Amino acid sequence: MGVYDNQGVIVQLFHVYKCYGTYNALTDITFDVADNEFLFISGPSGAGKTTLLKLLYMGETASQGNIIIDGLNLSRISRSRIPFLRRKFGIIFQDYKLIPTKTAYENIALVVEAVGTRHNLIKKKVNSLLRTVGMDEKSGALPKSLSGGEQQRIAVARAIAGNPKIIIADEPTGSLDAESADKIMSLLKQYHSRGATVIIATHDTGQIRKTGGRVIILKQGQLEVSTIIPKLD
Ligand SMILES: Nc1ncnc2c1ncn2[C@@H]1O[C@H](COP(=O)(O)OP(=O)(O)OP(=O)(O)O)[C@@H](O)[C@H]1O
Repeated sequence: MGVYDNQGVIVQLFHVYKCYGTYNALTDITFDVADNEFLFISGPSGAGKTTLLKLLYMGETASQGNIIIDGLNLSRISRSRIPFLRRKFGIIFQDYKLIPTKTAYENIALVVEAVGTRHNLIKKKVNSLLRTVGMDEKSGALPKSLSGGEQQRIAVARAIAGNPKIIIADEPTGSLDAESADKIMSLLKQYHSRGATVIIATHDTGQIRKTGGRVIILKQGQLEVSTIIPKLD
């Protein structure tokens, strides 16, 4: 089954390559992510950030190399264990990906139900998530009647609804104004302070500086730099 124990490390990549046909989207990527780290992945458009995130939750599979997530080696994982792997992740996208025909409440409830919450506790849990992201007054709204920042707050609530160990966010603030972006970052930091690992792909160097922490910079599919950015005072 390929279960590894490497204390304090939740994500490991060893010499990972990803090719789309003959195009090398990622070349020889090796790095670890510590349990409870707050990590940024940055780099120019086309550098491979989204591809890298997708490899972690098996949205794509690596062409070569090994990826170990919380002890599971993805190159040896059986199909039946993929849902188990995916439950470790909460995923947030730039374009929210809410179900358009379902209300804010229902979008979150779907995940709360899917993780096996007892029927009589579902409403309480969804309402608590709505309060956490400051959206309790809009619980009955459909996504199209919410602003981008509000939709993203629902997407954050949905991502954390299953208490995942790892949050992956792909340009979560890319289409938001500065105030909404700050709210989303503060929700991610709040969830991080509860013990989760947070991995964010972003171009937004302003947000990286405000938060500080480790940044991995990709360039043309290669890991150019892994560096610590001090938090702006
Ligand atoms: N499914 C695919 N098939 C073929 N090529 C792909 C596919 N997905 C991504 N690519 C290519 O791989 C490269 C990396 O794409 P990726 O989306 O990972 O970059 P990115 O750093 O996230 O870019 P952006 O910041 O613009 O979102 C790009 O050249 C892209 O065109």
